[in-house]
Amino acid sequence: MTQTNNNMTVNPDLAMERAKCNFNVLEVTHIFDGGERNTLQRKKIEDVALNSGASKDALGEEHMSPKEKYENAVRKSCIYATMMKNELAELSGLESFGVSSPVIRRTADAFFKEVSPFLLHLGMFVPTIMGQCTPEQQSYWLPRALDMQIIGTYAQTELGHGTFIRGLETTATYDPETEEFVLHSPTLSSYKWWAGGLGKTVNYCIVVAQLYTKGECHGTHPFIVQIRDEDTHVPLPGIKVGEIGPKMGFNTADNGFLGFDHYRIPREHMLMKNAQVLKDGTYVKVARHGKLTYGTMVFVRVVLVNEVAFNLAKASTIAVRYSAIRRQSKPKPDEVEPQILDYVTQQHKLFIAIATAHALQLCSTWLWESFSAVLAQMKGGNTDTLPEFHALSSCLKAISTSDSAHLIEQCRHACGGHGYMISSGIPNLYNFVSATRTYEGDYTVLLLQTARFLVKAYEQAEAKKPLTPTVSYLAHAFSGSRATWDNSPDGIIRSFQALAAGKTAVCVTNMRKRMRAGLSQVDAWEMSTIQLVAAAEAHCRAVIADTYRKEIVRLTANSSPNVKVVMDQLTTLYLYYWALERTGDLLMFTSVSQKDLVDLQIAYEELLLKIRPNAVGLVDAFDLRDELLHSTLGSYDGRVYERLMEEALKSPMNKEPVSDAYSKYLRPMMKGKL
Ligand SMILES: CCCCC/C=C\C/C=C\C/C=C\C/C=C\C/C=C/C(=O)SCCNC(=O)CCNC(=O)[C@H](O)C(C)(C)COP(=O)(O)OP(=O)(O)OC[C@H]1O[C@@H](n2cnc3c(N)ncnc32)[C@H](O)[C@@H]1OP(=O)(O)O
Ligand SMILES: Cc1cc2nc3c(=O)[nH]c(=O)nc-3n(C[C@H](O)[C@H](O)[C@H](O)COP(=O)(O)OP(=O)(O)OC[C@H]3O[C@@H](n4cnc5c(N)ncnc54)[C@H](O)[C@@H]3O)c2cc1C
Repeated sequence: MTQTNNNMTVNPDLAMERAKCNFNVLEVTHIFDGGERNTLQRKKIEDVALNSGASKDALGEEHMSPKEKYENAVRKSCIYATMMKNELAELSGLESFGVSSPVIRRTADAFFKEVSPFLLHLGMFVPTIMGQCTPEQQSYWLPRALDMQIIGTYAQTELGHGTFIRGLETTATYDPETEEFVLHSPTLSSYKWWAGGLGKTVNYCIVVAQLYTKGECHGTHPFIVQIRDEDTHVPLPGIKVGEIGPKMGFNTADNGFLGFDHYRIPREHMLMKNAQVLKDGTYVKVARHGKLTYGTMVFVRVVLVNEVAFNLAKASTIAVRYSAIRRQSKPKPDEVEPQILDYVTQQHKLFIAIATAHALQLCSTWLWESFSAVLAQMKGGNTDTLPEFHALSSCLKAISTSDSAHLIEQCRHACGGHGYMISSGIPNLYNFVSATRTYEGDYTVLLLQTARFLVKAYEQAEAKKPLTPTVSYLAHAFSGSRATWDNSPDGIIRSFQALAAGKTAVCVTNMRKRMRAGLSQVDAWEMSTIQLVAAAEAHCRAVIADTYRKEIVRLTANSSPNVKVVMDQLTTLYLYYWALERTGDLLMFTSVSQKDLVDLQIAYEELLLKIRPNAVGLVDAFDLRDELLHSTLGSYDGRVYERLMEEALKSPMNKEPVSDAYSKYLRPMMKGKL
């Protein structure tokens, strides 16, 4: 058991599940924490941050008005930020994602059922200062930002444009007379829209605007802009700022709008690491790659893979624990009602969620390491690996967020009616994760970026030129025969690669055909985009499957035999699941037969039964404290019905025996006096 409380009464079904788990849960926790040392350190951080009870609300957040919710989130953000500066600062020296260490992130989730209004400060404002400022600018802004003397956000998207960054309309025009930039919002559609924390919380923001100097437009560039008085917090003259209103989720993030009326900022407030404007207005390009100003987005895309893996781990913990205590129906009249976890369809819904959380967690660590390597090369002036990394981070961001949102919703389905309760914790997880599919680059748009790279790589393979590592499999696309099906894990991964290669080949062939028929290159590309998205998706699935398998083999090399077995079962389940989801594609691009697929389905079903006894152990190994789950259905002790009733009784609707609505409306209507 990874979480113990001597006085805890545990639901007998959950206790039974834990007793029959045949592997060492703690060993698996260590694998996903990156080693025992990290687990111990994480637990220390969680103890410091959570044991005081500061994360708890007197009244459930869901019963508060929007204004109360926001103020409560600011209150807790300030407590949390102070903890980060003091108690947590020394403890968080883990192998980390910079300021957004996943350990700090997961602890913060105990404080916020939705999100902190400081999310963008730590998630994008600080990273932009770190990534886009010159050393001098950094030494001025970073200490103030890290110390929370100023709070910022990242305002790029406008009412009229989010995806197409080159189409942004906000202008920053250099005035050499005063050595200032004049920020202006020329149209309604040029108003900044969406930035988290902008509505009421921040006093600074990164603004992405079209840079004009000496009458010439040099495209979008980032600026650091003060928008509120540092003392009174009143918006400064020339600034129009506010909150954008209720959303599906993110309701404690005070997403905002922002317009400028010829608002002046000093020249030094342009972030000048990648490009500069000299005092006389001369524009100087510093960076060797034109897209380095998109760096913060790339950083957040990498971080998001980890974010969604964590949230999927939460949803699967809730749904598996609930499925262990929930009994329903009587397929065998002489026996007691089974735990719903015994239904094979339920296992089919849930075990893929556990395996996907593992796969994405391991891919996120691998992606982070690749990102660090790319950054190190770029420091030395080499940007050669950036295109491949952009293609990789784009598709992993798209597929991880989309799969996680889908599987979190599947976890909700698996919890029946109770999963629909806010108190189950699942709706908030879904609302948060479904937004990740859109922000920081929409799903389709990012997959099309990967497709651009795939098509170019395919053409290189065709010309027998060398290929970069993640697309090296394309070299086999020209053998002329279909890939040989083989149901071993490596064989299935090779088949996934054959699918990606085959789909890319179909796209290239169709585009060429269309161009021969007279379409322009742009139109031929556009007509092929459904298939290009599918090719990029297939490529990404091959990458995830390959990385997951390789990482598990590596990480369990010295594990105990039963841990090796259960980890192998889950990776195999992941491969079988996706092979069975893509039978049509496999029939098109590999030698798989109908019999092979029927056999694979049976092997998949048998695998579900093998994993079943260890299901609760597997989610316990995520080691998510109750404070992080915020769930009546998923708590460690399994006291589901008691918690549901306790929460219901907290509803303000239950405060009065008779609602005012009775005397105001119901009674008059029922007595015919309305
Ligand atoms: C209290 C404690 C809290 C702790 C918190 C800590 C951490 C939290 C962690 C995470 C959460 C953080 C924040 C979460 C909340 C919400 C934030 C949301 C923020 C946002 O959404 S910000 C706005 C994001 N916007 C986008 O992503 C826009 C998407 N669009 C684009 O990226 C691009 O415009 C485009 C679609 C890729 C196209 O760009 P464009 O300039 O038009 O280029 P093209 O002409 O299409 O391509 C030219 C060429 O360039 C290549 N390219 C494009 N982008 C890149 C890149 N980024 N890097 C490298 N190369 C790039 C492209 O592939 C083309 O190459 P070719 O060779 O094919 O020509
Ligand atoms: C919760 C949340 C928080 C956010 N926070 C921030 C923030 O802090 N700062 C910030 O700057 N922004 C933020 N955003 C904005 C976010 O980055 C954008 O909404 C996102 O990038 C998508 O852009 P869009 O809204 O313009 O969608 P659109 O591009 O208008 O997309 C609409 C549809 O058009 C399709 N489409 C668009 N272009 C193409 C194309 N070229 N080819 C094929 N299909 C296409 C898309 O696939 C989609 O189906 C946030 C958004 C949300 C939802």
